This record gives sequence, C-alpha cells and structure tokens, in this order.
Amino acid sequence: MNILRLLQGGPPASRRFLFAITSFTGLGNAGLIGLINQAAEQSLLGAKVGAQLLIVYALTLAFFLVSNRTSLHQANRYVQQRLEATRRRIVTKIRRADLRTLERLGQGDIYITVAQETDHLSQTLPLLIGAAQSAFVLVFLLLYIATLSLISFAVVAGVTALGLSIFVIRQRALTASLAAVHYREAEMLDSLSHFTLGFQEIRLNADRNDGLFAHFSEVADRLKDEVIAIGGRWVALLQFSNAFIFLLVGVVVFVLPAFFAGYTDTIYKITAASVFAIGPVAAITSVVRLIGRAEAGLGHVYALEEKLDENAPGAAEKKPRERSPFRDFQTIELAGTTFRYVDGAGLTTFTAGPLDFTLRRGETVFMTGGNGSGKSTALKLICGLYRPDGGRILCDGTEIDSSNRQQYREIFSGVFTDFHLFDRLYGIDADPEDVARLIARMELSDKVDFAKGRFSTSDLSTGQRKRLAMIVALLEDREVYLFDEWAADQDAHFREVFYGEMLADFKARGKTVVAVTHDDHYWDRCDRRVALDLGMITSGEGV
Ligand SMILES: Nc1ncnc2c1ncn2[C@@H]1O[C@H](COP(=O)(O)OP(=O)(O)OP(=O)(O)O)[C@@H](O)[C@H]1O
Repeated sequence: MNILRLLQGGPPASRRFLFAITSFTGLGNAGLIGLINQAAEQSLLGAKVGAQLLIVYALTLAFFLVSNRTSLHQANRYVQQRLEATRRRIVTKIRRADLRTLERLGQGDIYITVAQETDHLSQTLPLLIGAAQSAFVLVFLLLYIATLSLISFAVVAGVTALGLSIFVIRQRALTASLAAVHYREAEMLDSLSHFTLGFQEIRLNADRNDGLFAHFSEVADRLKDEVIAIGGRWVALLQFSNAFIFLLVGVVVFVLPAFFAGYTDTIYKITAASVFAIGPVAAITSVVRLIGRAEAGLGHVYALEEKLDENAPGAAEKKPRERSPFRDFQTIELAGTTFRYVDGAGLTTFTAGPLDFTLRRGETVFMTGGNGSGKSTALKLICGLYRPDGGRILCDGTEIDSSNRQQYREIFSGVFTDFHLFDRLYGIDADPEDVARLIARMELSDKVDFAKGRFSTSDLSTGQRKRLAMIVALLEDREVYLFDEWAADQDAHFREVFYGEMLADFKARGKTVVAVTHDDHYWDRCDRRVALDLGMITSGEGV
C-alpha cells in the first residue's frame, strides 16, 4: 500500500509516537463506551450511579480529548514532513537526471505529479488519521466484547473479518479506477491547453475551433463517465458498510441468544458496544474515497520516481561540484561517438554519428546543415548533456564518463534553441555594474532592469529574450560557448553585431565557440565550418 510506504519512511521514533498516541485515542474512546455501558447497566438495575464512576468517566474523557488532539497534530506534522521529504527527493532526482530521461517524461507529467498530487496529498492524508483512530476504536470494542463473552467475540470478530475482506477488495477496485481517472484528467488538461496555447490559430479558423471543441467535449465526456462510474462504486461500498454494521448488530441481538444460554445477561452490553461501532465504521467508510485518491496519487509519485531512477546517472556523477579540472583544456575530441533517439516502443528514430571531430581551444566553429540533420543533437553531445551510446568523448585525452561528466559540463555555456530564462541569476555572483554594461551592450536598457540578483523585464520579443540569455551566458564566463541559431531571431543590425563584433570578442578573450547557423553570407566569420547531414559530418575543414 502506497500510503504505508510513505508513512514508513519517517523517523522511527515519530512513527512509534504517532502509532501509540492514535491507539491511546482509540483506547480512550472505547473506554468511554465501556463506562457508558456500565452506568446504563447500573441505572437499569435501579442502582445509583456512583461519583467514582463519574470521576473515572471525566478522567477518561480528558485522556481521550488530549490524546485525540495530540494524535491529529502529530499526524499532520508527520505527513507534511514525509511529503516534503518526498518532494525534495524527487526534485533532487530531477535535477540530477539525464536530459533524455527528462525529455521522455515531459514537463506536464512532472509538474502534475510533483506539484498537484503532493499538494492534494498534503490536504487529504492528515484527514485519514480520523479513520485510523476509528480503526483502533473498533479493535478495542472487539476486545471489550471479548471480556464480556468469548463466544460473542468469536462471532463478531469472524463477521467483521469477513466484512473487512470484502471491503478491502472493493476498495482496491475503487483505487484502480481512480488511477485511471488520473490519465483521463491529464488528457482533458492536455486538450484544454490547446485552447490557450493555440488561441490565435483557432480564432483565425472557425472549423479548427469547432473541431478542437468537439475533441475536448469527447475527452471531457469520457472523464465524466469514468467519474460517474467511480461514484457508483463508492455508493455501493458505502451501502455495503451500512448493511454490514446492521447485519452485525442483527447477529448479536437476534441470532446469538438463540444459540447460547446465559448470553441474555450480557446481550445488552454487547448490543450497545456493537451499536457504538456504527460511528467508527461510518468514519472509516466516509474516507474511503480519500484513501483511494491518496493511494492513486502516491502511485503516480512513486511511478515518476521509478522512471527517474531507471536512467539515473551513476553515483559518481552526483558528487558536489568543484572547480572543473577541464577549464584549461586544449582539445575536445569526439571519437566515433554515436547517439540514438529511441521512442517509447524502443525503436530508434534517429541516429547521430559516428562522429569524429576535434575542437581546439580558442577556435570558432560554425555547424551547418539542413533541418533535422542533427546539429542540435551534436551540440548536446559535445557538452555532455547527452551520454553517447557508442564511441568516446575525450578532453585532453581524458575520457568523459559518469565520474567526471558533471565537471566536464561546467566548462560550457551557451544559448540553445529551447533555452530558458530564469527569474534570477541562480549560482552567479555578478557585479551589478557588469550586468548593466552587458544590458546596454545588448541594447536592452529600456526593456530590462537588474536589481537584487533579479532581472525585471517588460514583454520581450524572441530576439530580445535571446539577447538576455546571451547576457546570462556571458556572466557565467565559461570556456566553451555553444549557440544554436542564436542570430536567427535577430534583426539585420544585431546579426551584424553577433557575427561582426561578438564572435571577435569571444576570440579575443580566448573563448571557444561552436555556433549552429544557417546564415551563409556570414560563413567567412569562423575558423572552420562543419556540415552535417543525416546525423553524420559530411564535410569540414580541419575536422
Ligand atoms: N528530444 C528529441 N526526441 C526525439 N527525437 C528528437 C529529439 N530532438 C531531435 N530529435 C530528432 O533528431 C533529429 C535531429 O534533430 P536536431 O534537432 O538535432 O536537428 P537540427 O539539425 O538541429 O535541426 P534544425 O535545423 O531543424 O534545428 C530529427 O529527426 C529530430 O526529429
């Protein structure tokens, strides 16, 4: 059970304390029921209910209230700590994952699972402690019945065990259906996102708009049907629990007296104890849906974690960063390096390489080729974002493997086609004056401000966003710069700045540059050009 797996992970002392305090609550609750029974019996026999019983009752009530309160507080604290630890663990795995693993998982799944599911769990799991308390009450009630009549205990325990087994089987079916709803919800969200992301396109084409809406309605309809079916299962489970408890009381009141002599003396107390069980049983069944939802939610969290674990880099790659020993490199060599994109069915969709290529310190290399020829893939291989499937990458003769790959990555910076602008300069201790100078150099002074480690920007065009990404890359001050069609979104003036001034600046500062470009009239601005086709280097001067 996923909930147990989550709860088991915490500090043993807190777990034991939670277990103990919750069982005390159940004990207090059952004690109160026993005392009520005793007082009622005395009244029935015409005896006066003594002050002693009243005091014991008041003390038991105080014990119950204190342990109940402590149990709920402790459960909330414990669950939030467990969820926080799970969130941290998953984010740690994400930040250490392979780029390919993350590309395969997709952002939507990660976001929904880490943010939405854990948030939902943080609200529902503490509520389940009420059900746990009720479970303890039931256990103590059974023990109480055992003190009254062993035969009744055996019958009631037997019927309860049978009822519980049926309940658990049905509850599992409900959990499985809830897991299926998760995928339907994701499908619905996906369909919904087309309305906002593709708003311009659907407003220009009414037929597309209608087609998308028809698809959305279909998906939403399927989700509704699934949720209604789950509602039906839940109602059936609820009805079963109600029927079960009255069946139990019926057995105690009508069946047992017919079979056992002397039973009539205790029938009153056992009946009362059975009736008191109605509350706890109702409390447990009322959270069944929540348990199912929490089980399914945690199932997704653990499934995501397993996918992240499948391709996790070796432990050596997780080492904290030191100053990279590769910063003074002279050559980077790709020797027969290959890389494959593999789809969900395990089929290779594209192969890059074998690539044989040497990059020397300080040179400016242009990478050219048609769409889909593998230029971006080659860049990600060169900088160690993709692990080669075959061949080797050597830096000054040292092979790059999982023990040094992170240190190797630390000599690279750049702007990829799918670059991301962070909200602040994480991990870069930049002098605000340098930043201001670069903002002016990129002609963004009227658009971008920098204060307290953060950029504040008004709406930027794609070209302007790329210029801001360039500022961040320059502030990183790395040895090798990779640019994937950086100039493609710049105007003629800024293209000239890039090819005419910036590349010369990089060279003057001894930086190595590999730039993917389609701008053939600037091809003379590099030391050499490497052309790719179908993932292979087809020509290159001095390769
Ligand atoms: N993340 C990915 N998952 C699966 N296949 C991919 C992925 N990225 C690229 N590909 C495939 O690999 C091939 C090479 O793509 P790549 O982006 O490296 O080419 P490119 O030369 O940079 O193209 P372009 O000039 O259009 O940017 C293409 O067939 C593409 O469909």
